[in-house]
Amino acid sequence: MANPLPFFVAQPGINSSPPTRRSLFRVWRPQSLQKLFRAPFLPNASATIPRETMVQVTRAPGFIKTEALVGYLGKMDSMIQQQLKMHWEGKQNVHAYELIHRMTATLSSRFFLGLEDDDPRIEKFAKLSDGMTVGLHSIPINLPGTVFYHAKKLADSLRKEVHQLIKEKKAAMSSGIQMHDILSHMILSSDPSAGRFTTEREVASLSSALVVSGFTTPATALAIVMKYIAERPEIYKKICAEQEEISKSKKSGDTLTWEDLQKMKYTWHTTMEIMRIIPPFQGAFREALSDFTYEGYTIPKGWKVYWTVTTTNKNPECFPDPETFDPSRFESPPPYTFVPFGGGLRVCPGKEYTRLVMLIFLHNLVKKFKWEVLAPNENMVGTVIPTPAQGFPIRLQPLSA
Ligand code: HEM
Repeated sequence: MANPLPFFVAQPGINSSPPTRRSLFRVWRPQSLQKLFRAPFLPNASATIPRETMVQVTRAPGFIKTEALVGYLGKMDSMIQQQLKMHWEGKQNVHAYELIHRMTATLSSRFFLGLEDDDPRIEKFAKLSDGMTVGLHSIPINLPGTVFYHAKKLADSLRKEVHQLIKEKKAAMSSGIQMHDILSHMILSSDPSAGRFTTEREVASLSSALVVSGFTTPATALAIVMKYIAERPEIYKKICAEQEEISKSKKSGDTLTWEDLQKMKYTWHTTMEIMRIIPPFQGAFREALSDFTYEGYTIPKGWKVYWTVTTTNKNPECFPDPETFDPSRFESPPPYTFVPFGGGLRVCPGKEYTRLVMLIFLHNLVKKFKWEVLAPNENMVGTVIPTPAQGFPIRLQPLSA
């Protein structure tokens, strides 16, 4: 028998395997993430809880419905235009990551938490979530001085802040004020499958998860996409052409519609292809449901398996010549071959929201600017969601209207 591995990094294709292989894995959350937020935030799947129930009790995605996104789209477009006006226009050299992050934080705060754009809590949440992200894949040693300890403290502060916000919202709602953000929906919604209401603490934990994921990952993804496009003028031109067609079909002052987004095929395929080659999120954990052997290594039941996005996304059997940029690959990628957002039961619930943010931002950006990357060899730092080490400095070149 081959030596068991204490920690297993999935090889190419592991996520593209047929259901038999997938059924070996029990859905499992990263241990550190779980401890940072403690149960009930995304607890271990338990054999005693039927799957469907578990999905309802523990998952965030169900409530990010397409209707909610369609309803938010126009607002998102205006907010992005406003952000570009306030923080990008009239500037020449900027640290783009900081500006993108400010924008994604503002958008998420409005959509998920119902905060106004100038609410000082947005910056506080952003700082807490950034610090926490660093600890997501750290070794869970809870001693002062460790990355995990620090991240856990930040997670506690974030949850406390969100808890306070929940109390404020509850008070406002009980005095008859209508609220339409995701957090308010969570506060109001019950969990019939569990036969009980979701507790305030559970809502605070889930909302904290949305803050952490919604602020940072789309910002990293957009920075990567902007860099990639800036360095390849032929891609930039094609995106501009597609976006210009959409702009031409609209009256001045009109915001983007759901139909407009469906026309952004080249822009979205390009974005997906860039995320395939340079994924903004590195991977996640699963737990082996039974002993199995892979490539001569035995993975015992109960061990944690870390699957990586890059190895799956660059499997040459699914993506021939995997390092080559080819957005035409995305006419219909087979399931579980393209996994920047994960896959299966725990697929990222923010995927569709992210598509909106990225497309609307790119639409407005290429209408206004060309940009030049000032630090072409800049490193990405961090583990699970890396960020540009120097803040992605660029030179903006405004386009005449
Ligand atoms: C470019 C943007 C994003 C990328 C690349 C990304 C990627 C991922 C990946 C790879 C996973 C793990 C899936 C798995 O375990 O199979 C995940 C989970 C998750 N993401 Fe995202 N994400 C993004 C944006 C967002 C946004 C905007 C939100 C806010 C709603 C979000 C919320 C979550 C949550 C709550 C989970 C845990 C889901 C669960 O375990 O049930 N993500 N994401």
